Amino acid sequence: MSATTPVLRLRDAAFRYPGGAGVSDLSVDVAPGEALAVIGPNGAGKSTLLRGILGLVPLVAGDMQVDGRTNDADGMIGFLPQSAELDPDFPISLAQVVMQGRYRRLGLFRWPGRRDRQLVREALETVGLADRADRRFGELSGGQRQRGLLARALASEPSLLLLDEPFNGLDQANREALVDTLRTLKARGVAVIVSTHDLELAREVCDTVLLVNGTQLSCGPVDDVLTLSNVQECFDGVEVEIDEHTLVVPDHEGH
Ligand SMILES: Nc1ncnc2c1ncn2[C@@H]1O[C@H](COP(=O)(O)OP(=O)(O)OP(=O)(O)O)[C@@H](O)[C@H]1O
Repeated sequence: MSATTPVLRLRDAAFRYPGGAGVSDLSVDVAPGEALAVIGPNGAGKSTLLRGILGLVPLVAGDMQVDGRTNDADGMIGFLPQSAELDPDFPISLAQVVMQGRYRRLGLFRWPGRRDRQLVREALETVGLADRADRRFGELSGGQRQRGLLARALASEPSLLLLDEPFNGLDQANREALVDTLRTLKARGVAVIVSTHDLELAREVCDTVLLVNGTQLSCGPVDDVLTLSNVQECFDGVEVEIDEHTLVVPDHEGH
């Protein structure tokens, strides 16, 4: 991959569920080491976009390339889903959860080796949980479990990391830990796409912003896109406040 090839390129792309719901007119580039915030109201299609990039929702129009390729993206993309999908009572250690991130790299009939264990340790260090590797996953706090799942995504050595509303329900300490981790990953050249309602976060961590509401409304550098009028248009009907340099979308529907 040349230095100028985006990790993700969408051109006039649309992702749709069989029932017809989805998100369309997406034209986006995300370069290595760059972070894109996907912002929009409930039901805008943010999760659909992330699931579409993962190949879980069909691309029904336009083009998508991951690392310059239109297929075989498997293994290059790490995903942090919106809510922890693991049963907290399942008797599995944090290190074992993170090792799951290595399995799709291992292929059939190969057991984890020294390098896999090293990558698991590094991923736990990156998210600040190295001292809890042997703890039962279910005994960790919600924020720590989420960081553990992020470590699992990192252990797969993704070039593109997708995070679906990762800041929901995090306290300040876990929030700061996650911001630090995302900055570290960017510095290592990982491309990051994060769906969020948190405009402050978008300013803190992201280089570019995609505003969506069923269709792409605008996409570009944070300061160009996160203007009061753009955000008001996107959150159509939701009151948006402006507090000095920070735009605030008040809590709405479950967030
Ligand atoms: N599995 C599914 N099958 C069919 N339609 C779906 C499915 N999941 C979501 N949708 C529909 O797709 C549209 C976009 O939903 P999506 O979950 O992508 O929104 P979102 O922006 O992530 O919202 P939120 O902020 O509430 O998480 C909605 O109309 C939703 O009802």
